[in-house]
Amino acid sequence: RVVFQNVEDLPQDIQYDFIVAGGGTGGSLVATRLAENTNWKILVIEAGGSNEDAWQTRVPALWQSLWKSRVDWNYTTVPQPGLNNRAVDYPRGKVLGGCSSHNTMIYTRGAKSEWDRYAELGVKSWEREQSTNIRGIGRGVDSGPGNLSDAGHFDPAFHGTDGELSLSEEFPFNQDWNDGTPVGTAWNEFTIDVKGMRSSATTAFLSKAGDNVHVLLNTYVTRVVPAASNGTDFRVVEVGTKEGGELKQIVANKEVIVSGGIFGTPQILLYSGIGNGEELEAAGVQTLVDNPSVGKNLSDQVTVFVSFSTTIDDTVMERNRNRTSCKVIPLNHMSFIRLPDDAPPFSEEGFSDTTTGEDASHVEFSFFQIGAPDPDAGVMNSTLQVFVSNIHPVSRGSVTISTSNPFDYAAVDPGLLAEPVDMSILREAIRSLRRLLSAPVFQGSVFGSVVPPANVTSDEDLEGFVRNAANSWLHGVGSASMSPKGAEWGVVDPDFRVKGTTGLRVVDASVVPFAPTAHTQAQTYGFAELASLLIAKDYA
Ligand SMILES: Cc1cc2nc3c(=O)[nH]c(=O)nc-3n(C[C@H](O)[C@H](O)[C@H](O)COP(=O)(O)OP(=O)(O)OC[C@H]3O[C@@H](n4cnc5c(N)ncnc54)[C@H](O)[C@@H]3O)c2cc1C
Repeated sequence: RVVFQNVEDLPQDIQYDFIVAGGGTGGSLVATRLAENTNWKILVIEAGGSNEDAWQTRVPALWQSLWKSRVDWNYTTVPQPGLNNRAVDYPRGKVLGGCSSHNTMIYTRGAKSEWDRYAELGVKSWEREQSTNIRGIGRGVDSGPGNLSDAGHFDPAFHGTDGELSLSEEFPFNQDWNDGTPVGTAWNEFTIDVKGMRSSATTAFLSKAGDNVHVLLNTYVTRVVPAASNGTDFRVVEVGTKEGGELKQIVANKEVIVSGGIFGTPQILLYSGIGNGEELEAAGVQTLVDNPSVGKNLSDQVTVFVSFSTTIDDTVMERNRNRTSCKVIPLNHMSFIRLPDDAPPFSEEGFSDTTTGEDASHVEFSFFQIGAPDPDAGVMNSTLQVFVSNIHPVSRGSVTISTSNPFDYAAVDPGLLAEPVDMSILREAIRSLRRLLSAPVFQGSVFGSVVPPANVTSDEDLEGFVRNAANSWLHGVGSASMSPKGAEWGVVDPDFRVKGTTGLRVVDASVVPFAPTAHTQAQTYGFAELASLLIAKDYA
């Protein structure tokens, strides 16, 4: 690919076939795949800079240092009633590769029944056989275990062999939860390559694309514009660098693909006049396509940090002693847990199952690390630290605009714990983890709860703790949700086209209709892989 830092530098004699607005996880993959047709010229426009100018994006252990840095959009949510009105930080990657350049690199695909439910939304090409394995949607994005010992670590049946995205594990184990049945405990698979470097949408894909891909950095897409006045053929992209600065328009011969992510995509659509007519008019934006679903249906997992006293060795020190800290990130393994049918949220409180089926889970335990004793806090043992998450939330949030200035940040409301069932499940998740860690095998090594204290047991006390401590698990999806063709809700059709428009598609996590039993980068790659095939087919 050829990189430009400034819109003025773009060659004047080139007409782009496809313009991809946002060079993140979905955008980088779709641009790379489309570029395989060397007759097509593709322009990727990214608001952030190059990942190569931010070396920390390559070193997995430095992932947290990227948040609130110059490669982060650094969103803050609106006050969340479900979190006692706290507004919480919400990082999103503002750099080539998007969130895949600054996320935690865990690679989990979700459950078969979830992919089947996505398929019910009309995506005919996801037959059951394929949905068990995203590899079925194209060639597969991952390379399997690479050069690492693969005996028993991965099940090769569920991974690619020649995909570009590198994967590795921290420690050996004999289970692979990327087989479509993720319930259980497994060692994590990470998007880290065999040299111990981050494998992102840009290092794995875009950086290897041919010169028919042009990448324009540090350039902000303000909106998409109809090619003809009053039309709905949105093949023109308007760009600028700062408020009050000059705006330019670039035309795509074939299509514009919006890949701005869960906040950036609805923001671009809304400022383009595609959204809820009343809300747009109130913000001072002319409505061109009245679609009340744009920016709604934001579905986000919610997590709470808990810890237990333990005499197990401090893993942070251990990593430092072994001089492996550049590669190793703390999250060694996770559990996806399905609450039993007779768990209180269902049996006592009467809530319906929130998942898609027996192969999907309600909650996740992410075993973060074993931290050192903290005498100041009166904690004399190390602590086993766990993020406990409700990964199938029923609550829905939104992304809205209230001004006509496209450089303003949209208001982000993930609606965390808005629905009582989500609170009930997260409360039960903490009890479930406590039961797990009081099993005989942990006796003598894991002791009482430190956070929240062991005497926090009643519904009321647990709820009070959760509402004060919970956060987004940063896996939002659905703010430009896919829905069946002709449905009265949803933003894109199963072929990723924005409803009511021509020449315009969305390819990123915002089209994923609901949160999976997974972290969301693999879903994004899966959807982007499918979109690439569908788009290429349309122009074959
Ligand atoms: C801190 C963090 C940790 C995470 N950890 C994990 C994990 O361990 N495993 C996992 O599976 N998932 C993880 N996720 C989630 C996962 O990374 C995302 O779901 C996925 O990468 C989203 O891809 P996307 O293409 O939708 O958006 P992005 O990757 O965010 O891409 C959007 C791109 O568009 C650009 N953009 C936005 N607006 C504009 C505009 N107006 N003009 C030009 N460019 C624009 C952005 O700068 C960005 O590059 C994490 C997310 C975060 C934030």
